[in-house]
Amino acid sequence: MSYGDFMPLLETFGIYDAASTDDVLAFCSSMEASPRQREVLSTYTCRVHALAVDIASKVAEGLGILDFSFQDWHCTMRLNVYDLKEETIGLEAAYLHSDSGFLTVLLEGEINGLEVVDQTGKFVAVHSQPGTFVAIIGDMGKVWSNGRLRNVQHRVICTQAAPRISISFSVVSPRDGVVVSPAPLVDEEHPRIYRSVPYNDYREFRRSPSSLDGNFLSLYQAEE
Ligand SMILES: O=C(O)CCC(=O)C(=O)O
Ligand SMILES: [Fe+2]
Repeated sequence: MSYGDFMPLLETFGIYDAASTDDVLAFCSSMEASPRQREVLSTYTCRVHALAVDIASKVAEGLGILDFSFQDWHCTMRLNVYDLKEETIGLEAAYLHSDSGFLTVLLEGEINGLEVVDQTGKFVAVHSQPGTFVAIIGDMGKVWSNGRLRNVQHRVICTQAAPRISISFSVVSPRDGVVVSPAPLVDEEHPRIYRSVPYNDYREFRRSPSSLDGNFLSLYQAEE
């Protein structure tokens, strides 16, 4: 099941292993991409991968974890295509959710609509700026940081009758799929919140409309 199955205004498809050139090229072949399209897509994926990995390690650095590399982490890339019409204005085009991975780097097109939930629980509209990306921490970011980073809930509202496209690139989990907070982030003042999370199992739990908000993390609460 994909988001599109229960979000009727959204069609989403993408590359399962976006850090792998082979997977990117296989995706291009399945889409019957022209040589120029292949070049654009593989260059884009490669550069956004480098950017996302760089942002992730800077985030880690901000938490005092130096020289941590996300280079080999599993990454996914999704193209979101929204079919927005006059009669859908004001509706949720993407339901409120948190992203399941560590960090998402989101390229917004010209059509606004993204809203994030701030610390006080209020929705804040994100106005897309040409030449910029939006970075959003996901559920695995919260697990990895032992709760220091917030998995930011967000949604997309239909604001105008125009096709809307966004591209999300996510740094998801280590290659072995197991996300665990590094030892320096756990101490007496900050007891471990979550035991290690096998990402693929976690992802399975989230495959229903009522489970997208990151609250399923409570299943992985560490023992007292
Ligand atoms: O289309 C957007 O602006 C948001 C997409 C999104 O939340 C996602 O891909 O997880
Ligand atoms: Fe998202």
